[in-house]
Amino acid sequence: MTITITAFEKSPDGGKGLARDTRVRWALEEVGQPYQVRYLSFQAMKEPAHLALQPFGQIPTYEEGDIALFETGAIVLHIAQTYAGLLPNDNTRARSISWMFAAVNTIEPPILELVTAKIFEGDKPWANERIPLVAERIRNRLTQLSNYLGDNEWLQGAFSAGDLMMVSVLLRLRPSAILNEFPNLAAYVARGEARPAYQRAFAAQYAANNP
Ligand SMILES: N[C@@H](CCC(=O)N[C@@H](CSCc1ccc([N+](=O)[O-])cc1)C(=O)NCC(=O)O)C(=O)O
Repeated sequence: MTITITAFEKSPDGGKGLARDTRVRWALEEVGQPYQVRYLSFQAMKEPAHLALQPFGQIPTYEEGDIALFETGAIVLHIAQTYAGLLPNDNTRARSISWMFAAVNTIEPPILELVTAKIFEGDKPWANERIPLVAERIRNRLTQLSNYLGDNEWLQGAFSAGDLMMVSVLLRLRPSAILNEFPNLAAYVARGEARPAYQRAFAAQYAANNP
């Protein structure tokens, strides 16, 4: 059955991996599944045809036969549960899924707050007061994550969808220097980026934005 995902026709970052279709592309590359991409303009994302698929007018989405999904974490979980290669078949499987949720529910929120504070609220009179507070919340979470990861290669034994989501979330910190304050997390992210599946996903998104 053909898999079709949606992505930005023109990503604001020029296709450098920050838009969330990268996470879905990466998961599909890890499990060896070919996929097609429907590229959408910002206008098309807000039209009824796409809103029926993604109620919030965003990308990515995932279609495969009569399956139509939105929400990146749910899409990656579906891929991981449907195709081998992203979740172990032992008693650590459920905990690998916990790490997917930890990535988007515990680590990503303060990171997105920093993005918002800098990009969308940077001109507000209180921005200089707020940004350090948000940065501290990120440091607190990264300290806990760094302590847990220690010298391990991945979070829960072999590489899993939990690592895919966690590395993808930590990559959002790339524009700031915070990640480099945690050498083991910076190395963890670099290991994720070095994976051939990630490289193929990144290259595909970049090529689509830089014809
Ligand atoms: N919770 C949803 C959120 C999806 C989402 O945020 N989609 C964004 C693109 S990925 C977020 C994103 C966008 C751009 C960059 N960038 O650096 O250019 C990085 C990340 C989108 O469609 N935005 C358009 C809109 O909301 O109208 C999910 O995880 O699937």
